[in-house]
Amino acid sequence: MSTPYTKENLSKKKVVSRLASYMKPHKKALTYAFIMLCIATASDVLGPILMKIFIDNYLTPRNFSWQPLTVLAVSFILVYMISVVLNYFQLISFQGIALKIIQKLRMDVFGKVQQLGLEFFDQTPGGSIVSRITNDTEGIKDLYVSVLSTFIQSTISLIGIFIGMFILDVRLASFCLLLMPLIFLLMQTYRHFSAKVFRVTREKVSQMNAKLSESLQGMNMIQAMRQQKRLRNEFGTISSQYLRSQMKNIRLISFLVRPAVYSFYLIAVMIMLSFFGIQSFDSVVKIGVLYAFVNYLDRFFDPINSVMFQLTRFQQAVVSAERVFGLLDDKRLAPVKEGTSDPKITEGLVEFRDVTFSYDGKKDVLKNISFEAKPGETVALVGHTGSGKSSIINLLMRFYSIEHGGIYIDGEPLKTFSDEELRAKCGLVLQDSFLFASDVMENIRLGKTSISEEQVMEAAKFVQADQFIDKLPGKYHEPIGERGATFSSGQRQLLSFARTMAIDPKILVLDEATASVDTETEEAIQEALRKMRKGRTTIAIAHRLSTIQDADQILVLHQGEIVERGTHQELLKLEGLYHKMYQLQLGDVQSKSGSAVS
Ligand SMILES: Nc1ncnc2c1ncn2[C@@H]1O[C@H](COP(=O)(O)OP(=O)(O)OP(=O)(O)O)[C@@H](O)[C@H]1O
Repeated sequence: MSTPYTKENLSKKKVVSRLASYMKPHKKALTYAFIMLCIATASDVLGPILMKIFIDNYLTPRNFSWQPLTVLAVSFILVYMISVVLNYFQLISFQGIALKIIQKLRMDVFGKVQQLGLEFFDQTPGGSIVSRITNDTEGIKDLYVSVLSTFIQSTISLIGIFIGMFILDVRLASFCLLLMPLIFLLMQTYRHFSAKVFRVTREKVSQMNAKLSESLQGMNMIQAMRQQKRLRNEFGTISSQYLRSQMKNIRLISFLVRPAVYSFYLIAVMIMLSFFGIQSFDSVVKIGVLYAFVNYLDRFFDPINSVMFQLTRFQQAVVSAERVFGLLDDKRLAPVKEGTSDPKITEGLVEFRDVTFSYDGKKDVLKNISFEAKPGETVALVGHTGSGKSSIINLLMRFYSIEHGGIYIDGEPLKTFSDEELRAKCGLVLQDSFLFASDVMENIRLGKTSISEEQVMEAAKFVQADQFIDKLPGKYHEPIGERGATFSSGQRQLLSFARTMAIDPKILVLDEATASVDTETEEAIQEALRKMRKGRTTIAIAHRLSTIQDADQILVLHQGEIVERGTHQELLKLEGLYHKMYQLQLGDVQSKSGSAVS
């Protein structure tokens, strides 16, 4: 069994380097943005030095010359304008790159989800997948949009500020430099604690989405069973846990980030003032230097504050990225073609040879299943609920891979067929016919351009779906809402029959509907099924034994094993499980018709 992803599978380093690898295609644009950012920041840092020159060199009492002042004013405005314009362009560049990266990431995740096998979907709630594609990628977006540019900008600013400080006064600048290790320590501490909090926060968002999606999907049952209160409570619990973890983060920021950074600021100011105080004993304190230093100190803590705040987002983004990459690395893929041969399905001979299968690697749900369906034959699968009927179909459709035994079509192993060949020649009709939000035509054709409108209509006619389609206001272009909710279950069945017939498969795989429809629709469905089965190998799950009496072979399953096999008459004679089930259903039907009469 493949291991499902866990956050521990990916180290933080790997996550960060993978996030960085997404930037590779944008190297050129990033370089431009980076250069703009550097120049903008340098211009920004130049301001106080210009001011210092003005104060110390030209602001002398009773002496005012216009010329240097004008030069300085123009330089000041010029530098400021360069900084504003370049900051504007670098911001747009970074944001544009970030949005492109996220779009790619989102498409990667969506593409990956489509490659994953049913094993994955059996074990992962839909809402949590939605959460990864939406919330988590959105979380990563912040990383590229603001974190990255802030980190770069802040680093460049800090370097610039230090250069400025060193130009002004080496000793004082060295004092400030000593503060850096302490600030880094503070950042590390914050990162350590916040990572834990963020993981919980993301997990809670995911759980909320999962609960929401479950509630939306099962709304009819929830209302019918009056489960609103229970679900509200469950949602409330997760929501409160989410709130608590958010509060924890706020406390962490309020406690660790603001006061700590402010304390460092005060220490730095005190060092600086003491320094100038001591200096005043020996020499004159230059006001311009003092001004520039105060200005730099203010600016020095700006990038540190922003980095600390961006660290929050960085943590969030890394946690989100762990979850997204975890999904991208998930090994529970849908089985795909193996080998280089490219067999085709021409006859429709289906064989199961000694197949044993387990979903979880522990409990065998199918044991030593062997049977053969000759071309054009109908093999019916019957048995109590949980006996393994659907599992046989799941394997034949290659939704899961098998490790013991083999499945063959026309003598070739199932795993050697390409997906295109398999899906084109094996038509699957499930109990719950899934309709896409589109129109009737597209739901039958499913985007296959090789199927003409005439072929769609023929298919509909073949299964007699045309009778109700013709009565629709838009006919074949009548819109269908999500999941086909506006159609009756019988109509949905007929549409899915038409969809299967449109591809004209060699093999039919049916899970017969149990939903009760009116007698007229029931007859239409049975008639359609009879016609569809003609000339096609059919493997059908039969819930009502009356519908498969003409099957060439009936396999009776019990706890994953075939316990009886034969035709309807042979099995009745055997007086075993099938006979018992038949008698039971017959009794059911008779008592129902009896009570209807009385
Ligand atoms: N996706 C799954 N993951 C794990 N176990 C499963 C899964 N699907 C079915 N099972 C288990 O496999 C066994 C066989 O189930 P299966 O759906 O094949 O029975 P069935 O005969 O089709 O039942 P029904 O008539 O109720 O549809 C059951 O014990 C079931 O719990």
